Amino acid sequence: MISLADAERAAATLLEPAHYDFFAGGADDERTLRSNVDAFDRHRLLPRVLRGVGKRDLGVEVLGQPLSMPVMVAPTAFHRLAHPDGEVGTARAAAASGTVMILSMAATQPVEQVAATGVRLWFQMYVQPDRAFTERLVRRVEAAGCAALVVSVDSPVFGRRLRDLRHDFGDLPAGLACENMRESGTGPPRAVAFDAALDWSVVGWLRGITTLPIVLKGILHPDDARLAVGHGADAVIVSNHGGRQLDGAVASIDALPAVVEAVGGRLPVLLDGGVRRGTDVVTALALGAAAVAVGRPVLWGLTVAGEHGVRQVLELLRDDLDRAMVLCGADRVAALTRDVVHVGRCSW
Ligand SMILES: Cc1cc2nc3c(=O)[nH]c(=O)nc-3n(C[C@H](O)[C@H](O)[C@H](O)COP(=O)(O)O)c2cc1C
Ligand SMILES: O=C(O)C(=O)c1ccccc1
Repeated sequence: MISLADAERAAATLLEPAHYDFFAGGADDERTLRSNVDAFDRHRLLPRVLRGVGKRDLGVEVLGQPLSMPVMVAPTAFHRLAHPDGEVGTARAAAASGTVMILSMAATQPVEQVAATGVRLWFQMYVQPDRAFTERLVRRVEAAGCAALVVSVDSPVFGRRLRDLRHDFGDLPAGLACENMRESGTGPPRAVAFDAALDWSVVGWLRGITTLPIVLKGILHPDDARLAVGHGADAVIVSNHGGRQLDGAVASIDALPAVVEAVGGRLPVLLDGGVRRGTDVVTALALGAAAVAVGRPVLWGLTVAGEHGVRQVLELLRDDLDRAMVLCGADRVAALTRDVVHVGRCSW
């Protein structure tokens, strides 16, 4: 495995087709899924030379937490479908790599077990129509030591994923469940619900029940970025859910500059979707992201070799990012400025 593409190819041979397609697929015609990667390919870098970059520091701080590199683990459902190590394996790898894991509400292991690995954990949730349940879940993830709540706001309904329909993939196989949707250790799990009635008041509601930082995941429009600031969010994640929700939504990297401008430095802007190379990370950081997150590549690493495979994926990205930075003449993340990114014709 010498690139993330290798990891995906290997995973494709190991997984049942229905499970591979669940991980790999997007909504409808998968235009946005493809765009996320293609849009990075439309960006080119204008490297600086002779910058004395003999020593590099890839570290960043996000929401007061130091990361060894600006690459986090995006929340993805059902890690035990990929490998028996499950979310605990992913967490151990993220911890060893010195980065944050965002744990999905649809995780197949309990948040307490994942937190026990010592990883720095943020918890992703879909605010449930049953607000009393949502509040109990917030208490639970606080008690487990999660450092932020990541609220996905791009899913008023579930996207229509043709690959899953063709495989008739809906439920987890026997023995696997969304462990954080249980009310007690032995009780049946609730189904993850999506709530199209959610509006901006949900941010104030959450603020009223928790002191954890609130991160809004799934912001693409600059006006929504301004609203996020106005409603007291602590960070936003520019994301189209890996092309799994609104097909036709803009690629994440194309949405980033306007969001960064709208936010105007008032809170950190993160990005996920289509990050596969160190140069993609460089592009996102240069356009103003504080860090990026990766979804599918982590699942491919987990499939191939459990915890060790995720570690390999994260270290491949770190090595790739270090090389991209040094070749761009940047010795630290702050040295990556807008002018190193070139889109379309050279205009200066
Ligand atoms: C299999 C899969 C499951 C996902 N599950 C969740 C989820 O439970 N909650 C969530 O907010 N986002 C979920 N996402 C979206 C990711 O957090 C992220 O936005 C996306 O995967 C990033 O794109 P990438 O896979 O190209 O890196 C999921 C994505 C995939 C591929
Ligand atoms: O969010 C997703 O993309 C996703 O696949 C999912 C699956 C099950 C429950 C919640 C989300």
